Amino acid sequence: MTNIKKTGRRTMPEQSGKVQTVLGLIEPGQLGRTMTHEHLTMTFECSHVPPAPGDEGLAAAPIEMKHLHWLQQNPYSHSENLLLNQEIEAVKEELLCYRKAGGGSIVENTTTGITRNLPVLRKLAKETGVHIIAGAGYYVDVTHSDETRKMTVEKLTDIIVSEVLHGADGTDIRCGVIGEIGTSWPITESEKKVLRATAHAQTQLGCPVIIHPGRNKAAPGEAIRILQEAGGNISKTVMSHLDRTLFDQQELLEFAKMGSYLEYDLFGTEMLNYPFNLDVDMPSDSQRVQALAFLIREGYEDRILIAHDIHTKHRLTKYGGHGFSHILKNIVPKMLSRGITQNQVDKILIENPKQWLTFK
Ligand SMILES: CCC(=O)NCCS(=O)(=O)O
Repeated sequence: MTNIKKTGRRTMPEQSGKVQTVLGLIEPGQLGRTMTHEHLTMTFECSHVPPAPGDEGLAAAPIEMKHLHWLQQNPYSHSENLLLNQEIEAVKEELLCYRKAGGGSIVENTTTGITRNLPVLRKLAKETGVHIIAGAGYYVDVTHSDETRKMTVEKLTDIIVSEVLHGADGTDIRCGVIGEIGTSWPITESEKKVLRATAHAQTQLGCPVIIHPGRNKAAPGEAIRILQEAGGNISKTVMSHLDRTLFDQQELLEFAKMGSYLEYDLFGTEMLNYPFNLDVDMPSDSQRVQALAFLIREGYEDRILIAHDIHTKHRLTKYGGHGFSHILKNIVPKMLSRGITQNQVDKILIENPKQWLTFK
């Protein structure tokens, strides 16, 4: 049962000062190295991109080594690749490797609309010893049901609060963050309601929030403004996917001044054409590391978070992908070789996630 203490400031949930995993509350110091944006089981059919003319055969073929390069360049055009929920055993093996590589925790960002599966997350946490923090709330508009679209901000707030305090999807498994909350570009009316509900729920709970911005450089700032106007705590909010959204250094610094955490979470993704916005030149991992070094030089080392955002099969090692340990095994040495100190690496992987994930 949820034990709520009243204080002069606000209603304090029992989560206050703790981190909430799918197995219950833990002390923030137990988290260790944390990837703040991953998916362990989900479906991504909502983002299917029709294959280019002539590629229909490849798009329907079983995943094989000889097709891997095509798949890496066209991950959203292969229907089976979008079903990460079929890979529970492979993900379990990956999590065991992640622990061996020094990983402690993973924030699982799957929300309503992309097949969240909390019992599977609980089973994975029990069997691997990795702390898993689940996400409350809703993904982007195209996945909102008619029922969700009709809900008031108050009703949406009640649902999100209940997913954190009591459990989600008819289970007693409680979410430890709100998000990833999905937004498109332009942000739709239904998404604006969910953002306002997110801010109201955060005000009640003092919990961490994480946002998926639309694929436009104005999207992160717009989402933060909506949260701010609804009373959200921006210093406890993460803006995801900056590596495919904000490229100009001055625009990045303007956004950073708004005060959210700045997340580079597509490590391991190297593609020539970003299928959701062909104007975008997707950065390489080396360019991502350069962006981190730039933000550190500009004084933002307390605000940076990183992850891989694995959400398709082809990024698992089972299919020749980089897996959940790529940052720990390959990116950390690269960061160190580019002048980022061990202390700064530890901030990004341990201290910043800890500060963000601890309920106020
Ligand atoms: C559900 C996973 C997700 O939304 N990932 C982000 C993909 S992208 O918008 O950066 O292409």
